[in-house]
Amino acid sequence: LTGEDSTATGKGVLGDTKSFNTLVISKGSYLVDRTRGNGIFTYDAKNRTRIPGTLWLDSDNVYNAAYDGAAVDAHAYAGQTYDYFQDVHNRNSYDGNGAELISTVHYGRSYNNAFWSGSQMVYGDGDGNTFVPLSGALDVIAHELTHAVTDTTADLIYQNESGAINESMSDIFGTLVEHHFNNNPDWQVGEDIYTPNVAGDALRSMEDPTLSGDPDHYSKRYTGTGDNGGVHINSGISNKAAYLLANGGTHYGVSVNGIGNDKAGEIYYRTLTQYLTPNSNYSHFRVSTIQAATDLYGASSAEVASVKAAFSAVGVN
Ligand SMILES: CCC(=O)Oc1c(C)cccc1C(=O)O
Ligand SMILES: [Zn+2]
Repeated sequence: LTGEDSTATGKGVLGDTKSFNTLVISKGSYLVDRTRGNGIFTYDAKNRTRIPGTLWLDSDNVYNAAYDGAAVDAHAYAGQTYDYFQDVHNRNSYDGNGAELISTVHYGRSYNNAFWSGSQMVYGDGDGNTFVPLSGALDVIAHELTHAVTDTTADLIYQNESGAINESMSDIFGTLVEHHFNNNPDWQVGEDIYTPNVAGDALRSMEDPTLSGDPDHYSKRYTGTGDNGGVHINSGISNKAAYLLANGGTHYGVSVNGIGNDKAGEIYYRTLTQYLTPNSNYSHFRVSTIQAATDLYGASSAEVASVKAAFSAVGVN
């Protein structure tokens, strides 16, 4: 690719204007950001299901059309998520080695999903009722990119308890990235792109997983075979613990002193990248998180005490 690095502005899925990096050539500009790692590249699937599809080319370097919104957000939010891992955790892209960030938008028809394919991010447009285009939420994009971080570190097997921890790590860092950029931060997941006609709901709640029918205590874990053994269900147990660790609270009679987002993020990042392994279960997750907190803050620290209390509060002892 030869061209000139530039910036453009455009409207995202929710109509908000933002700027991002592009590559200008004679006939327009590509959604290519060469300022981060080995580059961020955003593609158009044109509502088919071949990925990555066509590298996004805009003829006038203005990205305000309705069709452009999903691409604007996928590109800009991938850049923000890159910046979070680089600036906060000194990790250069998801593999620590500047790996290209590839995103495809307009995947399929009315496709109510987003996923990490194993090598790239993929976003559907939603059906307009359950979801609007799924790249429209920063916590969703950071969730997907965290799957890539997990796959290149702990590589947690995507089923049963290791899969629930995999999912929770994506919800945790999705939320921490949303707070880092102060993007209407909360402890819900996907709220900005979920059910546009229903106010106040979310795909999942970390603050209260039972709002989306998910367990907030290990004794209530799902033991069936659906959802790969409940990876998006039993993630609620860890999500609740993370909410308590950062914010504090009393849950089933156990009190947790909150330690804040930044320290919680340091502890979960070290746990994910240094201690968890493909087969880690919730018991190993507790031990690993205590060890990570001990490394960072000391065995008799308030942070270690809060980690122990947070896991105990959700029944992981
Ligand atoms: C918060 C993002 C999220 O959960 O994306 C998914 C959706 C919307 C459907 C199926 C799987 C996923 C996923 O990435 O786990
Ligand atoms: Zn996920």
